Amino acid sequence: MKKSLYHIKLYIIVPLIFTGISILAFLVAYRIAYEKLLGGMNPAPHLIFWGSLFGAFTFVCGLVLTRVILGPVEKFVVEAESLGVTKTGGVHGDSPKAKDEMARYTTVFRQVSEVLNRIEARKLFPEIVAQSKAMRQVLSQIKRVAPTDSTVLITGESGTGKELVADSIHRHSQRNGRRFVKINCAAIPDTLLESELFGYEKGAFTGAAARKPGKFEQANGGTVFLDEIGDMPLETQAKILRVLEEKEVDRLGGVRPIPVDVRVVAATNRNIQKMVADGAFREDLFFRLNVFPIQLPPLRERPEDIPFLIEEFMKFSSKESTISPPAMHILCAHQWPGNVRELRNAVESSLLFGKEVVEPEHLPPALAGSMAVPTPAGVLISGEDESLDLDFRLQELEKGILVEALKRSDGVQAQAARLLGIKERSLWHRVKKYGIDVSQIRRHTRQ
Ligand SMILES: Nc1ncnc2c1ncn2[C@@H]1O[C@H](COP(=O)(O)OP(=O)(O)OP(=O)(O)O)[C@@H](O)[C@H]1O
Repeated sequence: MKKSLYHIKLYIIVPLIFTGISILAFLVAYRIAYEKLLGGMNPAPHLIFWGSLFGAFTFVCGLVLTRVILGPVEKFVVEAESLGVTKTGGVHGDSPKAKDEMARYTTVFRQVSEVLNRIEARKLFPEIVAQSKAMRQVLSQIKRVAPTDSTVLITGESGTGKELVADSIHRHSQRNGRRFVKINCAAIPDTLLESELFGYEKGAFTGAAARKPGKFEQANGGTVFLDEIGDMPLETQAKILRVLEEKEVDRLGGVRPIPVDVRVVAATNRNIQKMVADGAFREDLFFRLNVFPIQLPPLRERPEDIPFLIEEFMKFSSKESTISPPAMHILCAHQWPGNVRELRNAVESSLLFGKEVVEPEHLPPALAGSMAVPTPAGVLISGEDESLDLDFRLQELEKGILVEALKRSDGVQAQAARLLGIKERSLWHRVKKYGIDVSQIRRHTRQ
């Protein structure tokens, strides 16, 4: 409340001061002109004098006000730049500052809010590595949907983190204190799936020696995570729809429906829209589940997450190990068809084989092919640089990715920016920062 008042004041008070000064100048000028005319004198010299005086006064007022307002802003921007939080090119040299002050402020504010965003995301979601823009968008989707009771449909390739996201939705919801019950629809035979989901009464079928509550009942008050929902048989889909609509389940062999209060989060790595079009998935259930869709990008589309994921997975090791730059380069270059799960396994197995430093030969054989691939990071990370710190390596990696994107787009910056999922201006800043010679890249790619 206090904050919004301050906000209003600043926007009203500054124009009001200038309006007041202008009115004052007008009144004085009118008065002089009137008196001089009555006295038969020429009012022009007086008007010029007072006009100039008030003009100068208004100018000084404007200057003081601008200084008062922009002083702290400038101080903040300079401090942010000197801390290295932002990347505008700094306060010296050929930074874009001299050309475009407002653009510099805008860049700094955007970057600072991005950093704060990352810090907040890390605090809110410590288990999810989300350095890339695409993953940060996923985090804000989780933040938005978690407190509601909406059903969520998470899609994405295998190993992209769908279960992690489902779990996070539950943990950030009001159902947090209750159970998160997971069922993998692909892992259970069709004949058993319904009894697992909805439970059964004693004697419902041969072998049903005692009553058993299903997953929905077990999760009452909490969340049911229907993993691999694309693999669910059509008949079971109809029953899931009924649970969602009626909020009750029918145990196998039961006579009365049992009320349940569950939130459903579903996930699939299949193209569910195509399945709906092919009649392999019920359209009505798809719409009921797809209230809030979350699409997880494959790891190959967010390589900037890779070093951070590696760092995260290395924390689980009991050994104090590091990854050598050439090994890091291979890891960053790999296409990761198995996504984050594959990366996690690769890091874990490399740590088993490597000693203090994980070298390329300690990596799983599946990654060997990546060694021959010219990679963004490979252009710039060489084996001699083993003592370099992570920040430096990450900068090198960023530079490498930029070069690669520019190569793939024949040096056309707009196209490279689109490939990288950043604004053209942002690419321009980075190209400047790293001193990348775009014209040379263009010449090379056209040869
Ligand atoms: N952004 C991430 N940050 C940290 N760990 C992650 C991230 N994404 C995935 N993981 C890890 O990768 C592994 C696979 O994730 P998860 O099981 O959630 O994937 P999935 O998409 O559900 O896979 P599947 O489709 O095969 O069920 C897990 O160990 C998980 O903790």
